[in-house]
Amino acid sequence: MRAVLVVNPHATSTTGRRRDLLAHALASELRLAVEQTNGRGHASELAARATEAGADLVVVHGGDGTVNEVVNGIMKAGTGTRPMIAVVPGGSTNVFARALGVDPDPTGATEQILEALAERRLPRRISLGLADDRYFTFNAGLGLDAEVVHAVEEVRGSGRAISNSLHVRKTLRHYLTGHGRTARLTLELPGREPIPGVHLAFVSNVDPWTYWEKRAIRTNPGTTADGGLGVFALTSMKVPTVARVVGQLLRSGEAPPRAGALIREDDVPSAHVRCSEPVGLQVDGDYLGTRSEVRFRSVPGALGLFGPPAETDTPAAGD
Ligand SMILES: Nc1ncnc2c1ncn2[C@@H]1O[C@H](COP(=O)(O)OP(=O)(O)OP(=O)(O)O)[C@@H](O)[C@H]1O
Repeated sequence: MRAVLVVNPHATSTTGRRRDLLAHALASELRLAVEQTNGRGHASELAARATEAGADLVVVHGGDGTVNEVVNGIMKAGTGTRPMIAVVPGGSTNVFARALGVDPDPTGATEQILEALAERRLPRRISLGLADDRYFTFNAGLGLDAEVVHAVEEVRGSGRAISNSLHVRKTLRHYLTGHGRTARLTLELPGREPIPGVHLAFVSNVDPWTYWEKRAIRTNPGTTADGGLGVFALTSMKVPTVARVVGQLLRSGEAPPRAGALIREDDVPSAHVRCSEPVGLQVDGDYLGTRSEVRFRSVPGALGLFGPPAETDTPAAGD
């Protein structure tokens, strides 16, 4: 099997030593080429080139941003049969990998790939989300979360470390200063009347939406990587509503969050959001700037994920 290992040396938890160990372990079973990214967008180029050259597998060692770039590179490659992907987590949160049952520990994830090779396991076909022309693996969002992603990216760009508490501070600041308080969105879902007066809209490709440390934050527990998209949108940003929904998300288990101002759908094929004025869009934690409208679509069975057994993607709440 021909494989390319794409490593982001700048992701939060990748190291040269780990890259070498991973490459050594994989090279014993695969015809492996190792590529390091040199900046934003390079992982996409490497993945597109691997696809066009007929690689069977692209192994990503990096965070969610690198996984997203690789997936977009594969999906948008000019020619070639799409290779499978495998992930060895090297980022800070690694939402996609964890949601799909990849071992969060890089050594464990490498073992999963080697086991899958030894067992000649078939890849799991997974759906992807598409936000206009950008594929996403775990979530996209318009409004408050995009503005928080943008603010956190600016901190990271200045060379400072990012943390969960920074995310909380930025979220509170944006909420309290009124960002996201104006209902600028109209949400259109298949078979429903357009819903005006929406403040923020999260669209998920998998469950959970994200993780807080080890805790899964589940906006759409009924959304799976085998099905359509999950939609989670708020028509009120009043303190009691937000406090209630955030409380439910932090306690999240199997029961989906509920509130009068909460629109929640699982397994929808598409969603269309129109904005009365441009609103920030984030895709897999990458801020893409502002948009006046976004069409979201599920792309069923788009890619093969190699490594973890299919049954391991049930996120434990608060484990
Ligand atoms: N050589 C490089 N130098 C600087 N930045 C890079 C390099 N290669 C890739 N990048 C960029 O680094 C960004 C972050 O990478 P990635 O998501 O892999 O790690 P992370 O941010 O630590 O993980 P997470 O997304 O889980 O927090 C990506 O958007 C990517 O474009």
